[in-house]
Amino acid sequence: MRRRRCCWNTTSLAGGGWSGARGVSPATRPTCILSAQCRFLNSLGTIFSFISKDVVTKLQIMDQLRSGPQQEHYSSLQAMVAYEVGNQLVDLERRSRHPDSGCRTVLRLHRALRWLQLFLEGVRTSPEDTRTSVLCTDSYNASLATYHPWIIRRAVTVAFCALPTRKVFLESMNVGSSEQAVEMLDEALPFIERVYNISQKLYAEHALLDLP
Ligand SMILES: CCCCCCCC/C=C\CCCCCCCC(=O)N[C@@H](COP(=O)(O)O)[C@H](O)/C=C/CCCCCCCCCCCCC
Repeated sequence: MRRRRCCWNTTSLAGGGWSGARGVSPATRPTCILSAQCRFLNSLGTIFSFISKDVVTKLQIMDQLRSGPQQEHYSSLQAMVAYEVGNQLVDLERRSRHPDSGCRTVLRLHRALRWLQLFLEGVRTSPEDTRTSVLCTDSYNASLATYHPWIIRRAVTVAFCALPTRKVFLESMNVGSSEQAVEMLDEALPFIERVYNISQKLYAEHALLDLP
């Protein structure tokens, strides 16, 4: 059976690094993990391009930190948190002096990862005729929605109605049939969960889960 490995290589992220995509320079690895999702989002229309632009902007912030003069402090999440917190480089109460700190930027992506985990788990376990708009709305309400203002919640909830069927969505993952895509999700979801749990614990230990 043809089986392509999941491109969301989160294994070494879970181990404390950023990503383990072999043969890819460290500065571009985060972009590599998400480029497939961004392509997919762009193909869905304007609102989804807006979402993918937000992800790309955040990845660019991280790329710049990881290739800038302080790059040695951005080799892992743990190093980044220690460096930014230890040097008061994180805005704790309101976004002012450090609007693009690594900690707040990763926190936004971390919350999005929770959405992704819930959504893909829904896709993996739901019957064939389930509407992805329902899965997407449920996973969004249980994760990211808490942090978004009313206007964004409203706009994205309407946009979810345009999502393709579960079968089309699974096939667009480009790993073969929808059954093969479900198998790939079986394999990938534990890694996503592991990455999420490690970041969650780290951020909780440093009281960073509510960064403005
Ligand atoms: C650390 C590991 C990396 C994790 C990567 C997670 C990847 C998830 C991939 C894509 C999903 C969508 C990501 C949405 C990102 C939202 C980040 C965010 O909350 N940004 C808002 C706050 O940013 P700041 O202003 O504080 O800088 C920003 O306001 C964004 C607004 C639009 C967000 C709309 C979210 C909709 C989520 C659901 C996506 C549906 C995609 C459907 C595909 C089937």
